[in-house]
Amino acid sequence: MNIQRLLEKDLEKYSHYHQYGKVPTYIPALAKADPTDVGISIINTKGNSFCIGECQKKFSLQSVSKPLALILAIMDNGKEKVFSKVGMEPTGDPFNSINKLTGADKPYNPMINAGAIAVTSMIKGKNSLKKFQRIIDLFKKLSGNENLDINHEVYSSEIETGNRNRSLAYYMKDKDIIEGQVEDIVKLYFKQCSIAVTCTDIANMASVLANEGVIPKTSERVIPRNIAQMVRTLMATCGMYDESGRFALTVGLPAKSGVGGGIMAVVPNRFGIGTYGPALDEKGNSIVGMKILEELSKKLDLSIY
Ligand SMILES: NC(=O)CC[C@H](N)C(=O)O
Repeated sequence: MNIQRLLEKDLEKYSHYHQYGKVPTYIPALAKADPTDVGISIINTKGNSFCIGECQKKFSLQSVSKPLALILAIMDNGKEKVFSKVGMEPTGDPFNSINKLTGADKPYNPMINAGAIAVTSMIKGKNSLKKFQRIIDLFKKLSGNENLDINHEVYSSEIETGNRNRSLAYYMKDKDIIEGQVEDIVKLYFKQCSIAVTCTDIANMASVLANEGVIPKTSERVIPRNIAQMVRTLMATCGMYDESGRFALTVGLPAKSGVGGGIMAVVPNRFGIGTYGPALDEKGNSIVGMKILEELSKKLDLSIY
């Protein structure tokens, strides 16, 4: 099947789905996004790319950064240490929920906010600046985009309004799940969430996970194979928060969404897919992105199950 033609058709047929969702307002800078924007980008594991719609439009990574930071934390600390501080089970709760955290000895998984903050706290570096440099360097490598940078307006907006995240972090500090200064850790987490990308950047990142940790275009290994597999697995079970089960049934791919409107989806040994559509459903997932992934999965027979 001609992928470019398929993307054109899907864009035409499903971009109006934005009307069933809303741009988020709890991070005020994100409310400025145009809900009608749609972009889709696909990169195959040979490095060929296809894209349609708003492929140049930048948006913040938000939670799409969670599996990427997890890669670095596992490379830095090993999986035993990381999973002694964060679990590997889905919560069935919203991404910023505090409920399950207080009844457990660690956050349920690295794809929800509490777990992601714990993961970010484990990234190595002499100080916060060095840690952030290591994070963005990995993201640049995975995306093949040397120019990635943070969106300062989104970053400031998160600093101003991120009190739920602070409360998750203070609770984890009290329980010795995280070490170091809470404010430094949440700021580092806000920074990684504020990195501006296009759907092509996230398709490139996904293509490395699809290609077992090797960049398709350069054949450079960036992620050990077993870590790529672990991260894909957690994306499949927890990446769409309390919608991961429905997404597994309708799309059947490891994926990670973010409230900036992005979804990064991985088709093992075939494609990396990035979608952009800032109107979100009530779970915080891009409504157009999910619909388009569902259609692509059906037509190209992509489900891993
Ligand atoms: N689901 C998301 O993308 C959430 C990320 C956002 N930075 C937050 O902490 O609330």
